[in-house]
Amino acid sequence: MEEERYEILKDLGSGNFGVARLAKHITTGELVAIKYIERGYKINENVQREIINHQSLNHPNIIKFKEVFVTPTHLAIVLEYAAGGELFDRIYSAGRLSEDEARYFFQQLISGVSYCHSMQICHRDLKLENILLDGNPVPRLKICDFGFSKNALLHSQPKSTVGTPAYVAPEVLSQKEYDGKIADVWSCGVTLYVMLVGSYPFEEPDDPRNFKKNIAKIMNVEYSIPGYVRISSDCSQLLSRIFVANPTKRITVLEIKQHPWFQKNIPKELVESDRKCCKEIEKEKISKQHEEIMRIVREAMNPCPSSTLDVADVDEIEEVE
Ligand SMILES: Nc1ncnc2c1ncn2[C@@H]1O[C@H](COP(=O)(O)OP(=O)(O)OP(=O)(O)O)[C@@H](O)[C@H]1O
Repeated sequence: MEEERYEILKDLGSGNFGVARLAKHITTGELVAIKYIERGYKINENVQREIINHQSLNHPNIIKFKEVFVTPTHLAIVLEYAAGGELFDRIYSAGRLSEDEARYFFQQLISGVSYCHSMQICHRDLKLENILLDGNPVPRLKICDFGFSKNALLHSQPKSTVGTPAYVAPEVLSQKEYDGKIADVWSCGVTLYVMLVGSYPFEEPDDPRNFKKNIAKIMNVEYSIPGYVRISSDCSQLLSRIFVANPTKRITVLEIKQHPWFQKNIPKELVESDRKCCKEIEKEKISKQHEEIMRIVREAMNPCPSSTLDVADVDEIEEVE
């Protein structure tokens, strides 16, 4: 049994689909995060997409996909563990970042996103909650959660309104087909704004839960930088190139990478990893893994006889075995 190779250490939290747990690989001692999703109807197209798209990615700023297996009750997705938690929590507890810190994270975010796009995958749910940090004192950024991702080679052009309201681009709200890569740029802009300002750009400050008003702000690209936040003119110029309603006029990821604000203090390894990762596409290996993953996912779509057990029972099953 695959699960016997891991010792569960603690819960990391729960999401819409299940729980994530910290675990240790028994022979290597490596720490991993395992996401458990109950077998049966919860193993839907999004889960399938998440796994297929995520497994083909290999970049220092993307959480590594390790393996997937089924337990009697759950589908288990094994991922690289990011000990630093969510960037959202860091900003929530420590407040907004300085411009240099925000640039440090933004450079890594764009590096990861640019790599995804080069693999024909758009993320479609980029936000601070889907950005994790590793355990280094100077943390490295790791993009996670590919549940809404689309692969241009496998899937149709995106049309559905997915993502998180505060982060979605105007064209995603329009119910027409849109370019997922360009919509990702908008979400990166919202992420940058939140890092710098500590609040959302398109949110009514006195009425933050008013969905209608917030949507109108997005459609009209109504945002401002509060006076108490000092940012350079290069930085505000970059934001103004990202927050452009017309996706064909919006700055692209490639252009962001050439922008003077982005170029400042750019770490050498970031430029190098960009070059290396794009060379490492082994199509044959990926398609073999793809088939094996589809087999496991199909198996997990069948609820097991004991499917009435809930997630808390995962430990008990392991003990019984
Ligand atoms: N690789 C990881 N390393 C460290 N923590 C992780 C990892 N993956 C997920 N987590 C944490 O585990 C918790 C649950 O994650 P999960 O992805 O299941 O749900 P979510 O992202 O909170 O919600 P949803 O996927 O429903 O939007 C979150 O707090 C998340 O930060």
